[in-house]
Amino acid sequence: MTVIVNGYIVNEFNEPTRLNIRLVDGKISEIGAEVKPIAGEEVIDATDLIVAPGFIDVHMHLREPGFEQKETISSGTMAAAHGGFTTICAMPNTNPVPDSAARLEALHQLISEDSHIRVLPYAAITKALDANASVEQLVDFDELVASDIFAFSDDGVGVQSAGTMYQAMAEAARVNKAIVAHCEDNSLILGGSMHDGRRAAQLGVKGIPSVCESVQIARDVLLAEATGAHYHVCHVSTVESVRVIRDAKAAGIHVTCEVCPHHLISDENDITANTGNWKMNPPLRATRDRQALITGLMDGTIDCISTDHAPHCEHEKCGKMEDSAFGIVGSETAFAQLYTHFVKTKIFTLKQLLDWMSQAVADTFSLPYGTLAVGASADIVLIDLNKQKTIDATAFLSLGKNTPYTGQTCYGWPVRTLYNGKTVWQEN
Ligand SMILES: NC(=O)N[C@@H](CC(=O)O)C(=O)O
Ligand SMILES: [Zn+2]
Ligand SMILES: [Zn+2]
Repeated sequence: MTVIVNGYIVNEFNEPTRLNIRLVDGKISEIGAEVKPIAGEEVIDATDLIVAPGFIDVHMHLREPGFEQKETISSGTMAAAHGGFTTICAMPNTNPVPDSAARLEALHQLISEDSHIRVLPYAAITKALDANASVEQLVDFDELVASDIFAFSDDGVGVQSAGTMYQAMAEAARVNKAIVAHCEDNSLILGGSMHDGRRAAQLGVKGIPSVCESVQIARDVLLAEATGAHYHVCHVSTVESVRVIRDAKAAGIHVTCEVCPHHLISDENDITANTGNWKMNPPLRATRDRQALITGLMDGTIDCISTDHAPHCEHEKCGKMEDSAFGIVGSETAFAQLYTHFVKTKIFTLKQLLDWMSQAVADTFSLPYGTLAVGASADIVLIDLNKQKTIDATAFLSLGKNTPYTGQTCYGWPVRTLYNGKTVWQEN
């Protein structure tokens, strides 16, 4: 048994309330000011700390199997725990791709051996993540849904054919799982490495227009309407995408979406130079796009926050954007960056930010996590809102050091993460 004492829980009115929490057998058993330590019990002193539900990240790249030089299940889940996450969903762009029951079984085995927190794997939509897949190349939805998967995604590539996506959504609706879509029309990438805007013009880098993302979302919300599928959009980045999703929600279509920290805190104007660590997909877009993402989150068009933690090796990110891989790491800095940019500045409340990283994620996908309710899994993060630290990629637990944010000073750092009632990471 463990009891967490003297910490502050942020209630529904955004008021920090001092409450103690008892954890028994990996679950929250009691919560309240009257809960007092019992002789022999482990006592965690959370004086001056916020006690919050462990964060949930529905968009993380663990890279194993196949790309263990970039990240492993062990290193990636330690990085997530360092960032306060206790549940993460692993994207399927690995080698092999999890596109059959046998591969899912092998993946679950690796996860059970190596992960430090809860890992819910995605299954692919198309065999071998083939952007140009025909209907015949869709995975076997019945077989995979029996393999304990989180949802279906081809993250890394967009499903190019409307017919293939239509059939995929019909199948996903039938087996009652979400389609989680990376939206990118390959005929609109135009060889670009960053957003097609003023900064790309200044740097002389080819641009990816916003319609590359938004036209596919517009197509897909209509397919979701036609099939009744739960359609979730990955890493929304443009003002038009937000508008299409807002309209689709108003029309009663079951569409949800996520936004990543980097698209909320940065835009093309923050790109200091043509260097690989500023390259990610979708790219940092214009200021008006970033503002639309903030508005969309606040008005409920955007449901939750995910990191799209995408580790790469140094040699894949050290050149110019044109020569580098897409993607940046994010698990270890997400909360502190968002807290510093949006809560300290009073744009978001602390309660909103915590929710968008836990309860709202759980609600979007009907997961039983992300709450401090009695009976819930004891997944908890302790956060020191006053702790000030400068981002230093060399201190990351992730094997990926590819962040453009080294040197930024942030407040609000997780100091201890408990998963199933056990401490999995602690600031020393
Ligand atoms: N976001 C990225 O820029 N890269 C991701 C793929 C993806 O999320 O689309 C990756 O796997 O590296
Ligand atoms: Zn993606
Ligand atoms: Zn991704």
